[in-house]
Amino acid sequence: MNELHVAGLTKSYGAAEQSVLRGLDLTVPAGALTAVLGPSGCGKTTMLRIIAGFLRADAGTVRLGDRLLNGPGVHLPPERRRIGIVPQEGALFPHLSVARNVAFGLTGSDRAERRHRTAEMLELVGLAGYDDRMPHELSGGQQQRVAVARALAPRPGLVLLDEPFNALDSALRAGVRSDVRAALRATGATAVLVTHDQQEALSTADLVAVVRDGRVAQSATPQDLYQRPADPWVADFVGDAVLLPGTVDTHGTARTALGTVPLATPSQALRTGTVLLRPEQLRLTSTDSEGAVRGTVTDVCYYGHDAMVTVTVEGHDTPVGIRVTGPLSVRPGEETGVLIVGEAALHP
Ligand SMILES: Nc1ncnc2c1ncn2[C@@H]1O[C@H](COP(=O)(O)OP(=O)(O)OP(=O)(O)O)[C@@H](O)[C@H]1O
Repeated sequence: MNELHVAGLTKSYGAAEQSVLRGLDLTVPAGALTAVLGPSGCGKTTMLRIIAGFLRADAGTVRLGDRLLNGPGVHLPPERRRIGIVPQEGALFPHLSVARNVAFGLTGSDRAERRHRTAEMLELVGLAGYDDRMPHELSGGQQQRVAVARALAPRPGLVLLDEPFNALDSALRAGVRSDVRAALRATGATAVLVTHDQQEALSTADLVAVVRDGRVAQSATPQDLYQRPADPWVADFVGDAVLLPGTVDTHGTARTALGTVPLATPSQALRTGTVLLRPEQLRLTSTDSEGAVRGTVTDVCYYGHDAMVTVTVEGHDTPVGIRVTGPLSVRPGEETGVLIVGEAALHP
């Protein structure tokens, strides 16, 4: 099995002050799908291109299993890395049929073996029988499935997916995403999915590495990342966050503009800090409910499965978002009570 281990990767384009990667460390366990999530320009594609061998790092190492791909004096060419790549928009060879696209990397195997493997891969991505179609006769989602089949066919040690669902409309995206994940699981491939879409990372990957300014700010399971973000920036980047100044009481609670909240990890060292809550930890209630603070509804965004209600409260400059499921009974301009449910994290 092939664990990917990236250590101390640095890269600048031109002058050193244009440093894009600044000592990036990333470990992807064998057989796991890790999403690399970060804002535009944080260095995700640069990292992917170095792992693939298309670009040289200034320093750092890339290992796949027991093979050193990049290191001091070592730069294995892309074709010798055993890495499959799924680019942003499939990039199928337009003049080759679906079957010939999938079989493209199967050099070294005989004709019968190539046919067998191609059929197996097309079946895996739900395109059995599409062998003779040409790429322009496929939908965007089907083209991406062929690109995944092509990447997996030569049994690569690692699959790199570079924002592969970007060009698909949102209705199609969820289906293609879960089929691609199933195909990766079925082959036991170790995979890296680069994305700037938080929902995509959380819902698709086994692990999510959040990149900020050319370094991994946090790498964790989707649930850990959402519930225990390393700092307020990660919290805000991975989902909606309500960040409030808080003062710690002696009994493991913090006082905020939204009331007093128990701390998940009572703080010994911190007397004040930033209290982190998720919008689903806030409840709208009547203004005279026990423990509730008063606020004014300023906006309501209805999404069908839930709604985001924005409320301003006294003593806090920034309006807070409250996720409401079920019937919605408030309108902008109305007074409401706001109650915190559950525990909060405190950050310096
Ligand atoms: N060939 C290049 N020459 C000079 N600068 C580059 C080059 N490629 C990328 N950059 C710069 O490096 C930074 C990181 O780019 P990169 O494409 O790795 O980011 P990214 O996180 O993948 O962004 P996005 O999500 O927008 O694709 C950007 O500021 C970009 O302008």
